[in-house]
Order: sequence, then structure tokens, then C-alpha cells
Amino acid sequence: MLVLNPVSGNGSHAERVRKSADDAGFTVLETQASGEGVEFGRLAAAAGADLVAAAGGDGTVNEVLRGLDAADALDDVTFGVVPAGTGNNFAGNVGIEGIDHAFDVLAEGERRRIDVATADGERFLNSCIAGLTAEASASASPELKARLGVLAYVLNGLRAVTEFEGLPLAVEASCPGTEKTWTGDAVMVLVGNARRFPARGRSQANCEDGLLELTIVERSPPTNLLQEAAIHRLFGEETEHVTNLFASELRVDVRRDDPVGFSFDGETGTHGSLTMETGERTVELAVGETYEPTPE
Ligand SMILES: Nc1ncnc2c1ncn2[C@@H]1O[C@H](COP(=O)(O)OP(=O)(O)OP(=O)(O)O)[C@@H](O)[C@H]1O
Repeated sequence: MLVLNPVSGNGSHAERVRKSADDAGFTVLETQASGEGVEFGRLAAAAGADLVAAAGGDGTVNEVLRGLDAADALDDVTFGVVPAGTGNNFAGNVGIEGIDHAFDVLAEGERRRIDVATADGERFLNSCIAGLTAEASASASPELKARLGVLAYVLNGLRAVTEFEGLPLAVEASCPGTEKTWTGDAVMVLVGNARRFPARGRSQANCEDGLLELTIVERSPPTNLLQEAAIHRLFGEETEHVTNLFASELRVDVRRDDPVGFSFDGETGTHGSLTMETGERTVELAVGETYEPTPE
């Protein structure tokens, strides 16, 4: 079964995906509204589908995965992704290069068991972010995203960065046998399951190791240099203001009264504190040829 979001990205993929899915023998469930991917994931599992694909962006992939999880079917199905969103970051991280390639991979690509992350009980596959980039992605309108693609996030990021006050946080990252803590004002908190946040190069993380990769970008005075510095860090060299940690369990406490907006695979929610963990090799996924089980 294939769950199709017909309006993700710029919406131009729908006809092509319907046709390829039909040719490949998939039953297609088309979402009519936000959130319906969860229900369709659950339905596909209940119907006994052994291969379930999500066609859309990272948000659609996340919804279908949550539906499979709600049906307690993560052990029983092979999951697949057909990139048809704006960023398609998760699909890229698992070696899926486009719509036609995705159908080849669904038919005969390698299957790997990958980690699934949980944040306060909700599943995510790719990343959880808070701070500047989360605010930027939440405030990028669908129209702007459709017109400019990923550039929309960057433009919004530039606009927001000068006004951003930082997030006062206490972070505890634990792996079996070790625990590290970080406290301070963060510009960004980037947690990757399948995604890594490098200054340059490939963004795939190791998603079979049972670990989350945490990147914290610290807010550094003076404020009037913040814009230049944050952009530099996002897209350029890493500096001493960037902390990288691995964790099998992660707790983020917000040290202010207002909760903070977090984005899970691109879908937002607000939290005053958040506990995250990974389930090692929780779901079988059809991956492309360039997927690296242990990326450098
Ligand atoms: N028929 C529909 N009408 C409106 N929204 C929908 C419909 N079907 C699904 N959605 C919503 O569309 C949203 C965006 O989807 P998705 O994240 O997959 O694409 P994207 O934002 O274009 O890509 P990406 O996250 O990769 O940048 C999801 O929140 C989903 O719930």
C-alpha cells in the first residue's frame, strides 16, 4: 500500500506517483487533509500490507510511520519512501534519489533495519530541531515553500536570526555508562536520527547504532554579530560554540516559563521539557544504493 500526499512539495508529483504506484501494484490511499497519513498508516497495517510506502515529504513519512507504530506494526512491515516533498531530507539520507528511483528501490532495493526515535512518546525518523531553524521552518508559508523550496527556510532564517534571543536550556545526554550535560543559551538544538548536521558534506547519520546525534549551537555575544556568526555556523565552519554529542537518551529542559517550539521531521509542537530516546533497528526500510550503514 502507498500513502500519497498529493499536495506536498509543489503538488506536481501526484499524477506521476499514482501511475507508477498503479503499475507496481500498490493500492494507493490519498490524504485529503493534514494528519490523515497517520490514519492511513494504521489502516495499511490493519489491512495486512507487508510493504507500506509514504509518498510526500518528511512530514508525510513521519505521519505514516506513526500510523504503523499506532497499529503496533513496525515489526511486521517493510517501510518505503517516495520523495515528493519540498526538502525530502530523510529520503536523501537513505539513498532515495527521486520518484522513479524510489519505485525501483521498493521493488528490489536492499532492506535495512533502522532506528526510530521517540520524543515524549511520539515517533520521529529524521530529526528534531528547536531554535532558529525550527522557528524558520514553522514560519515559512506553504506558498513560499512551494515557490522557493528549501530556500524559503534560509530566507526565513535570515529574517529571524537578528531577533532571536536564544533558548535557555539544560541538556542531559546519556549513553550506557556515560552522561554529559550542557547548560546555556542555545541558538539551535539539532537532534538527528537519520540526519546529521554537518557544516558541509553529506548529512546522513548512522541510523543503525541506537544513538541520536546532538548538535547544540550556543548563542554567543555580542548580539550584533549574531546574524553573521549563526549563518557562518549553519553553512560554514564549525566553531567552539558548537557542541556535538551522541546519546541513546536525551533530556532537554527549557529554563524559562514559555515553552519552546520543536519541529519533529518538520512537524511542530511546543514543550517545556522533552525526553528523547532511540529504538535500535526498529523498522525495516527499503534503502537506495548510496545509503551508508556507517557514514564517516
Ligand atoms: N490533502 C491535503 N491537504 C492539505 N495538507 C495535507 C494534505 N495531505 C497531507 N497534508 C499535510 O501536508 C503537510 C506537508 O507535508 P510534507 O512535510 O510531506 O511535505 P513538504 O513540507 O512539502 O516537504 P518536506 O517536509 O520534505 O520539506 C503535512 O503536515 C501533511 O499532514
